Amino acid sequence: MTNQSQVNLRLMALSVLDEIIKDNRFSHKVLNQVLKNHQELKKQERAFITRLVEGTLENLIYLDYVINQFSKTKTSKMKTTICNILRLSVYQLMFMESVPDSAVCNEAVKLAKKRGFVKLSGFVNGVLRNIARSIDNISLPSEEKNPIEYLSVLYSFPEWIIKIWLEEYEYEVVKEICIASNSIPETTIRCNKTKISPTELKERLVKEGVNVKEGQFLDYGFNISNYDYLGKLDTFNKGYFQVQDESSMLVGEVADPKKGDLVIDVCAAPGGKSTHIAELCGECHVVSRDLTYDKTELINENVRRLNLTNIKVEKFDALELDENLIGKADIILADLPCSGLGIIRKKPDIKYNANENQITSLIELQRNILKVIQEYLKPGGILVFSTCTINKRENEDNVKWLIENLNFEIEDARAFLPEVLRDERHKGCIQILPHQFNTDGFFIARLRKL
Ligand SMILES: C[S@@+](CC[C@H](N)C(=O)[O-])C[C@H]1O[C@@H](n2cnc3c(N)ncnc32)[C@H](O)[C@@H]1O
Repeated sequence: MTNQSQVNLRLMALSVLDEIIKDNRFSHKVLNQVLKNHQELKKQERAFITRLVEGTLENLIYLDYVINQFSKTKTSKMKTTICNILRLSVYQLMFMESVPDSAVCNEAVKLAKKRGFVKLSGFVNGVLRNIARSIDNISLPSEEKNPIEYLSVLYSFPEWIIKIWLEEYEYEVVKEICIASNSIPETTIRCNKTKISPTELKERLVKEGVNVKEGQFLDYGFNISNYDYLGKLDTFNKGYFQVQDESSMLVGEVADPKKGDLVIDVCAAPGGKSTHIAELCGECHVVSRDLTYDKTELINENVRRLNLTNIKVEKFDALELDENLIGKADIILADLPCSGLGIIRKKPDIKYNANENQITSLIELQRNILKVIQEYLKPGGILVFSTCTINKRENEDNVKWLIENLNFEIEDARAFLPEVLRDERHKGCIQILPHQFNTDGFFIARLRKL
């Protein structure tokens, strides 16, 4: 990378960060859009911007804690752009060993000037050089006296999340969840077995220069790396695979669709689970729904690319009762909107945007959706309830509520899954935590309508 391009890459990273923080936008959306708009960037440059933005976001509370030890003006009182220049730079000082300290400070000064803060460039320089000099003596809250604050700062999780996890999991487990949630996720893909066998897909990917690792649960799941972007891969464009976390693929296994089944996926975008079900059983029929046109278009794109003919995509609000479907479904997938606390490694902004009140409203929404959609099941039909979160209130408590209020009984989801997942703790449900298998944190329950 030339000097000029280094400044430009940092400038891009700064603009992305400003947009995410100032405008409260989802990081992956802003980042993907910028990378899409800059096709001229090399693979290494894309990786640099991505790491800089995601790493800074992952460590925001920690970075602010460090900056506040060295700056008289606290981060909460700084102009957002100046604060973000410091955050990006301290992230490089502390986490990116390949970048020399002097380069970090010089580039930060240039960034401040480029963004019109000539007068504040000296301040930026002073704070950063101070931090660089003292990097080995940075203090943290006391783990013994203040474990919640300690975990919150060290791993950059708001204290309320640490508290709810500590109510459910042991201290060391919470630590592991935090570490896993800050790790860099690999891309996991599901082989579209209606078009190609897993072995052949692997061979073709390798020929395209992609690194491929076997998944841990299913013979058609792989982790891939060393590719530029998916749209450049022939195997992707031909519909030979779909990006999907392996934990989420387990939903299809637990649903276990059979010939002739009508499966309704009520919250389906972007269609990971709907398309998986359609692939698992070519002779079942899938109705795949989501709330808005934009969302259903995402499903349609995947259905077209994967070349599936047994899915009907519809824009439909799951809170509304569809009289035409009452008593018709063999299987309902309820992969409901949730707090997403299991997928923070993929969407780090979740930890700053979620709050406890939102969880209460989400539970209300989840139950309102469940009340409506259970009407679509035939007697004896199956409801697969799943979330990508790891808190009991949205998971086990909802299952208990379904059993007590809507006439369901639990079936053992573990019976459909590999041995390694047969955990005794969750009464037949599956709760995967992010540190256990290097997957998303995920919850799955299989219930039968009585
Ligand atoms: C967890 S995501 C679904 C992911 C999807 N099942 C997959 O595997 O790709 C939840 C989805 O619920 C949708 N949603 C939220 N409220 C809804 C509603 N009232 N009706 C239908 N869909 C809704 C959101 O738009 C979002 O796409």
